[in-house]
Amino acid sequence: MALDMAGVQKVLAGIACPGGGDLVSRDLVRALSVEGGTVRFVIETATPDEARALAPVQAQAEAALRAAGATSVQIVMTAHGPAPKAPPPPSLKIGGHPTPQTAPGPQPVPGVARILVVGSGKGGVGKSTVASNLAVALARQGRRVGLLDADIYGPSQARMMGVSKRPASPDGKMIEPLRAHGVTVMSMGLMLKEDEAVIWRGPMLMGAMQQLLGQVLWGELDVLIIDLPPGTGDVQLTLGQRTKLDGAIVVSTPQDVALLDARKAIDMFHKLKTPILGLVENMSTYVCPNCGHEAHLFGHGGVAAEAAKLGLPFLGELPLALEVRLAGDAGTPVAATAGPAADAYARIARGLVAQGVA
Ligand SMILES: Nc1ncnc2c1ncn2[C@@H]1O[C@H](COP(=O)(O)OP(=O)(O)OP(=O)(O)O)[C@@H](O)[C@H]1O
Repeated sequence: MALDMAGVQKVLAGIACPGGGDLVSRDLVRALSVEGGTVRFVIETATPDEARALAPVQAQAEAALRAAGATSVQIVMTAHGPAPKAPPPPSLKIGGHPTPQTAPGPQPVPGVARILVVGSGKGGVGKSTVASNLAVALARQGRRVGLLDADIYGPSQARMMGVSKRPASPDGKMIEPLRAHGVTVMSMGLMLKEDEAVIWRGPMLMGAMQQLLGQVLWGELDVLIIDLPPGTGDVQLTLGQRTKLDGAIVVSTPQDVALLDARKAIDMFHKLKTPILGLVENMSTYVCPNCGHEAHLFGHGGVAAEAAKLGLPFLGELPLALEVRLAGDAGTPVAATAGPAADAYARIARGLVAQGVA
């Protein structure tokens, strides 16, 4: 009989931990999922020392689950207490992360030359659209590009890049990302069931981000583009504190209300000491496909003016166009095609390559 949730809990309750109790009675298991023969969960420990002490338990749990019928077992160990000799955490007053800082400073991802994040203050301004199209435009210019959807609460990159296959993990530890339009793609959306709501606490978010960065076989990349969730929350803080980010691109529409929120995102990147590469104006100009009339539904030029005011580079403007939305919905970003929107993305990508940041 296939292993179900109750069966897995029973197996885990039989795994004794050093210091007494078992994995279940010690309440160490998080984010448990059982799907087909695949079992995934996080062992959440309080300190790095406890994580080290529990390493044999992780191996025992894996062996016991396989013996009980699991075909694949993916266990991630996370530790959230202070590391023994870690430097004091930077004092960040934004967001309100629920756990103490544990990492010994921002770390690079092996094999990845640069990490760029695409953020926005406000939702729905086209941040994911810009991230996927920029990734494709850079790949078309010969760069080795990865795209990580860190919008854990509303992942959309799988749809925009046209991938739906669940990533494989032949050894049960490392995850093989997918490839689309010349880009290596990974999204939490590919690891979750469709329509599954994600309600995670801060530590679990950290575990998920660690897994997406550290357990994905990204290979050698010139640039990894990370699509952040909108706003200034846990994911942004976790990433900024733990991962060496080489630059941030802030997307906004020209409206005042979007710009107001973009300022908050910019302020957050300043506090995280992430260099801001510049601002992009999305949904800028609309050209009527019938008569060629130009309209500016959300205004025009507001982002360039804001960039100038803040002393930040303006990277370019992107048209509001039906084909951008249709291409994204259909899984082939408009940057993979030919036309004015693809040209606009190619221009921004060329600028980033010329600056040596992508
Ligand atoms: N320049 C554009 N022209 C036309 N449609 C666009 C453009 N940019 C984005 N869209 C569309 O607007 C919608 C929202 O875009 P997107 O998901 O990229 O925004 P987001 O800022 O990432 O949103 P979220 O806050 O949900 O993460 C999508 O349907 C997308 O196809």
